[in-house]
Amino acid sequence: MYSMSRLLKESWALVEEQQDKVAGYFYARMFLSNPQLRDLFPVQMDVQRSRLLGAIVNAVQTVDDPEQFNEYLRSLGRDHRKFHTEPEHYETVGLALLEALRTYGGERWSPEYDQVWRDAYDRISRAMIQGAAEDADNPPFWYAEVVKHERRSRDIAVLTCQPLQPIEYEPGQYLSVETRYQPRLWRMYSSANAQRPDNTIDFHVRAIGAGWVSSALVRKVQTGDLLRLAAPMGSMTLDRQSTRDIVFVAGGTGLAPIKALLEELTKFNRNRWVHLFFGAKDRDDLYDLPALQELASRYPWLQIIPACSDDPGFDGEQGDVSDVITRHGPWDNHDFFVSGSPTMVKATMRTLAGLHVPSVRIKYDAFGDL
Ligand SMILES: NC(=O)C1=CN([C@@H]2O[C@H](COP(=O)(O)OP(=O)(O)OC[C@H]3O[C@@H](n4cnc5c(N)ncnc54)[C@H](O)[C@@H]3O)[C@@H](O)[C@H]2O)C=CC1
Repeated sequence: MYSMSRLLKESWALVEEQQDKVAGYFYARMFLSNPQLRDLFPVQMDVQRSRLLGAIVNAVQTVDDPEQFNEYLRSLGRDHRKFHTEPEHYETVGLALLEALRTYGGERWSPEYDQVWRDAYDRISRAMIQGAAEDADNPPFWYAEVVKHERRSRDIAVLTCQPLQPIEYEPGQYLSVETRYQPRLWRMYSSANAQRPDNTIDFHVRAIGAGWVSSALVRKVQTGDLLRLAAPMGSMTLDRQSTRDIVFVAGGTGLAPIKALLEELTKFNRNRWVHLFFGAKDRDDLYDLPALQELASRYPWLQIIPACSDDPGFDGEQGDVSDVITRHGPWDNHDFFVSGSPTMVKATMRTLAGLHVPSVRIKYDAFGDL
């Protein structure tokens, strides 16, 4: 029997270890056959390369689950509107992708693999084109003016932006952000607030090593600068029907979407107890603690538990936030929201599995590169 998922995985395994080369070849082919496409991409392509592969791997992994596959690709198509992607570009991309896979698949690459990738790409491109078309009432991106820029620690800033037209999103979702310092290089950041009457959006950003967009947002961007924002996405949103108490687990700037969810709760919550574990390396990195404590003083249902993993002098919980949650509880009837680095999210999921928390009660976002 023809199994698309089996053949895709089998053929992907042939090239997986040479992902970088596949991506390099793919872009070279694409730009050669259609040089105008080069202008749609950032000057520096290294970040972009791993993004393409991330998207392919994600699509291939979800092919068994048509609903998730379709949903993911529709949002990817919607998101690609910011790159000025047009339906006719998809054919050029498909041909370049197939040629790259064939080249690196080597002798074991078969006509059957060729066919399955053609079929899969056909489905991928149709879903993406559909997603883009469904979003036609929204602009492909929004301009937003930075109205406030606060340095909160050595390398963390909180920015407030005012979109020139309102952007609708749900608390817990993220948006892509581009600065004029790295044109066409987009990065995802969660909005750190529930929708406000003046439509302003806060972002929590840490400048890290080679994170160009993050560094620019923390160190170069000033009030008055214009950013471009696009495509709110993500499913780490509140279930208003649930009556269970809530545990938020945030690592570093992963606090941003949790803060938005918390603000949303302040609008209607009366009887759900909420614990927020906020982990950071040291006191300096607990960059939003005063604002959280202020919220806790106003809402008796809210308890904040800060924790430092690398600050022995801190007069509070010590250790990784994923471990600190085990010292509290019991957590047998709670909704969980987890946000932080991929390793923090994994560690927390392991802890929660150990505490027998059913996975359906845990929300997190694979806050990845699309
Ligand atoms: N800025 C934003 O809007 C959002 C950011 N994120 C992600 O959140 C992360 C935040 O990173 P940083 O601020 O640099 O945090 P960090 O690396 O300083 O970590 C903060 C805390 O998270 C916990 N942690 C980190 N790694 C862990 C591990 N391997 N095992 C167990 N616990 C661990 C520890 O308690 C640590 O003190 C980034 O990966 C970012 O992509 C996620 C959602 C939104």
